[in-house]
Amino acid sequence: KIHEEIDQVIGPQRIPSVNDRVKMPYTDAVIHEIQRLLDFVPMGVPHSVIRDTHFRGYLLPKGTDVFPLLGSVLKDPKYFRYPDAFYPQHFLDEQGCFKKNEAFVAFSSGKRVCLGEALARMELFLYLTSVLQNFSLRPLVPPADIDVTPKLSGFGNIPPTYELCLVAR
Ligand code: HEM
Repeated sequence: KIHEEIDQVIGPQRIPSVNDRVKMPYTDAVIHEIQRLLDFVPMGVPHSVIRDTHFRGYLLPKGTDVFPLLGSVLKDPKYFRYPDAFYPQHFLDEQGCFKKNEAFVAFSSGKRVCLGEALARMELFLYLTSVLQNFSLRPLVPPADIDVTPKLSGFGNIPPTYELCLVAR
């Protein structure tokens, strides 16, 4: 029903499917790069060691809080050629195929990795492609003048808001 209503407003369209992701490596790379630069949870979620733990020559006594600084990994110049720039090629090989990067830890890693990663990735892909297939995005000021520095930075990086027009294609 909602699709019929959308058709009436903006004409028939093809709704993207999750399976399109593998066929759209550039889009996938753009989403990864947005998440990398956004660095949503820079300090990760704190954990504590449940027993005395030796790590790289240090002793972490039982009960020590550990903050996995995901932000430092997402901006690691060993893994990302231009750590502070928006550069989707960080996730593409020479043939334009999607290239995994082990330093992409927006969802953390290991046993306590985000349980909702697959759902979140599917939602991000479907949301972005649906918007872009149906609308042209027009900023109200030149894109270079938009400052994307987080409005708040602490446990989370909160991006600033700005206005833009969505013009039906
Ligand atoms: C872009 C969206 C999301 C991001 C960036 C994100 C990121 C994270 C991060 C960094 C952690 C901490 C992992 C750790 O303890 O090291 C986490 C944990 C978790 N996330 Fe997400 N998350 C997202 C969406 C979701 C969604 C949609 C769900 C559920 C539907 C979800 C469910 C969880 C759960 C249950 C945990 C705790 C896992 C555990 O402690 O074993 N997340 N997430």
